[in-house]
Parts: sequence; C-alpha cells; structure tokens
Amino acid sequence: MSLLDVDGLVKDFGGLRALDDLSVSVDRGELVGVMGPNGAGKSTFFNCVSGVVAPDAGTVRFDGEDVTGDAPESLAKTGLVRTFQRTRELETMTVRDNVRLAAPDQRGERALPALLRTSGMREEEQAVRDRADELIEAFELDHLKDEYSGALSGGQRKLLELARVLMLDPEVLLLDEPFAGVNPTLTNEIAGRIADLNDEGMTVVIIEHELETLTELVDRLVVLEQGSLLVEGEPAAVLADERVIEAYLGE
Ligand SMILES: Nc1ncnc2c1ncn2[C@@H]1O[C@H](COP(=O)(O)OP(=O)(O)OP(=O)(O)O)[C@@H](O)[C@H]1O
Repeated sequence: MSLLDVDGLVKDFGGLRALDDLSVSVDRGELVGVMGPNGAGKSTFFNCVSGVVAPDAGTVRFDGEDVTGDAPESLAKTGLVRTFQRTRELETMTVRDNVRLAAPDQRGERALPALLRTSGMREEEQAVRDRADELIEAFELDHLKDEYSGALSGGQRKLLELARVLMLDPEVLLLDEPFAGVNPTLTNEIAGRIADLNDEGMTVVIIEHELETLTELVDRLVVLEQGSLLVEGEPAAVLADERVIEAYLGE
C-alpha cells in the first residue's frame, strides 16, 4: 500500500477545471518530483493534498486513512507537512525564534506564566529549544540565528523554512519550489539536505521548475498537464518522452 494515495481529484475554480481526475501515489521512502507547464495544476494538487483547499471530488489517503479535506494543522500532526512557494516565517522575529515557534504546541502551555508550568512542561520546552538549535546548526544557519529573518537572502529563507517544517517531524514532506529564487550554491546545499532527509527515510514530494536539479535529485518524475497526469516514471525516460517535450513547447 502506498503511503500517499491520491485518487480521482477534481478541483474547479469557477469555470476552470484546475484538477481533472488526477490520481498519483507515492510509496514510503520515495523521492518524487512533480513538474508541468505553468497552470498545469501542481500547486492545486499540493493544496488539495495538504488541506489548504478542499477538492470537489476524489480522495486523499495518507497511510491508509482517508484524510480528504482535513485541515492542514491536523494533517501536520499526523505527519503530512508542506512548505509554500513563498516562505512563511515572521520577518520581525529572529531565525532562532522562528524555528522554535514552528514546534507543535498541543496544550497551549506557552501561554502559562513560568511559575505555573510543571517540570514536564519545562522539559518539553527545553527539548524544543534543543531540537531548534540542532536544526539551525544542521542547516548552517548558526551564524544567522540572532538575525531577523527579514534580513535573510532568498536561499537562506528556504533553508529556514526547511528547518521550520522539520520541527514538525514529518513523515511526508511536500516541498513547493524549494529552489525558486535561490543561487546555485545554496540550491546545491538545499538539494543535498533533501537527499539526506530522504536517505534517513523521509518521503519527499517536490514541485519544481528548476528541472536540472530536480531530475538529478528524484527517483521518479510525475508530469501534470491541464490538471491531469500526463506521464510518470524514471526521470531520464520522462524527460525524453515526446508528450512531455510537446507539453513544454506548447507553453
Ligand atoms: N484560487 C484560485 N482561484 C482561481 N483560479 C485558480 C486558483 N488557484 C489556481 N487557479 C487556476 O488553476 C489553474 C492551475 O493552477 P496551479 O497554480 O495549480 O498551477 P501550477 O501548475 O502550480 O502553475 P505554476 O507553475 O504557474 O505555479 C491555473 O489556471 C490557475 O489560474
């Protein structure tokens, strides 16, 4: 059984069908790339899978459970986590606080005055701080940890976004254009981090326009066109496929 199973998704925006009977499955441990011309439905696919918009028809199954239309926060708690094309950190907060704040806070305990917190709560808070520091170091953001996030470059923001979503301990990570606006050096670094996460067992699905990096990174490519699956398979074969070449030429 696939870890993520999307079946017959349909999404209409007014008279426009953004997803048209789209079915895609992702196995546990896979690293999958999603490509397709502008407007093919890639973001809408992520939005429907991650609960940002509800599909008009079709189902999303995660680890065997029907999670169609579940809210993003509830999906994140079960291990399905996504990033957005535009990163969502708070610009007037430091890098370190942004990473710490991304941790799930199920009991709302941070609202309690320090004196009322139990030792268990304080231990949890320490664990969050330790994990945040670990991720900041792993993503080589250590020298920037006290900077306001608004001062970071596009690539550094993408690294910060990755560190933030990893605080949620995802089982499946959906990455929306992780290399957009990122210089070649940081692109390689981010690609390396994604490969490491996948080597450690995380299932990763990436939407990306930067096809050179994408095809080197992934095990399988899924190509969308006009809201439907056009072709999927091993990267080199997909890129050589006449239907894919035609879809991109017609863009
Ligand atoms: N909220 C919305 N309201 C109206 N139309 C929308 C909305 N979101 C997406 N669309 C339309 O649905 C179609 C698919 O859009 P989507 O953003 O999913 O494509 P995409 O493959 O991600 O494109 P791009 O590569 O340009 O980001 C497009 O025609 C788009 O204009």
